[in-house]
Amino acid sequence: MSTVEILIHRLDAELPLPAYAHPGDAGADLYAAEDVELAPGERAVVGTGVAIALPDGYAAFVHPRSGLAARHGITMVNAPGTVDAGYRGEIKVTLINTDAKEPFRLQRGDRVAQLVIQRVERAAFYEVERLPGSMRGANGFGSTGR
Ligand SMILES: O=c1ccn([C@H]2C[C@H](O)[C@@H](COP(=O)(O)OP(=O)(O)OP(=O)(O)O)O2)c(=O)[nH]1
Ligand SMILES: [Mg+2]
Repeated sequence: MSTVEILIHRLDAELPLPAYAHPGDAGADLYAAEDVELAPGERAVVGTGVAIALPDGYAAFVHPRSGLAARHGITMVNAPGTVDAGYRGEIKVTLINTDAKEPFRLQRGDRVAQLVIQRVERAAFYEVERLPGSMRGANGFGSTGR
């Protein structure tokens, strides 16, 4: 797997830098900068204590962690969150507790989400009167059945 060097600034010196749990992992875990308690159905924007400067042609995507999702129903409202190359603010996570009954308590220092760094293309949009045909056409939204 190739690596790209990314400048990172810690807004919270006590939190670890984002880290990959295993070699080959796509997502580097992000740490929660604050304690949060989420009632069932409640959401919150949680800081991660880090800001980055991505090279041009890259974006970072904030993804939920499957363990929090499977065990506690914790996911992200806007998953995956998009971090633009020009963004210099703190990376934040929009958590939501989808569990019907159980509140969830997140503690400062817990791994709250994961950051996936990807190359991205910029599009030049060419407006046309008619798009080229395709096998799928306009079918979608379950058109192939269950
Ligand atoms: O999960 C996320 C999503 C976004 N961001 C930051 C980085 C991103 O570059 C910026 C703007 O995000 P986005 O473009 O998704 O939000 P918007 O509602 O379109 O805001 P804006 O008008 O500032 O672009 O917010 C995060 O920290 N976490
Ligand atoms: Mg935007």
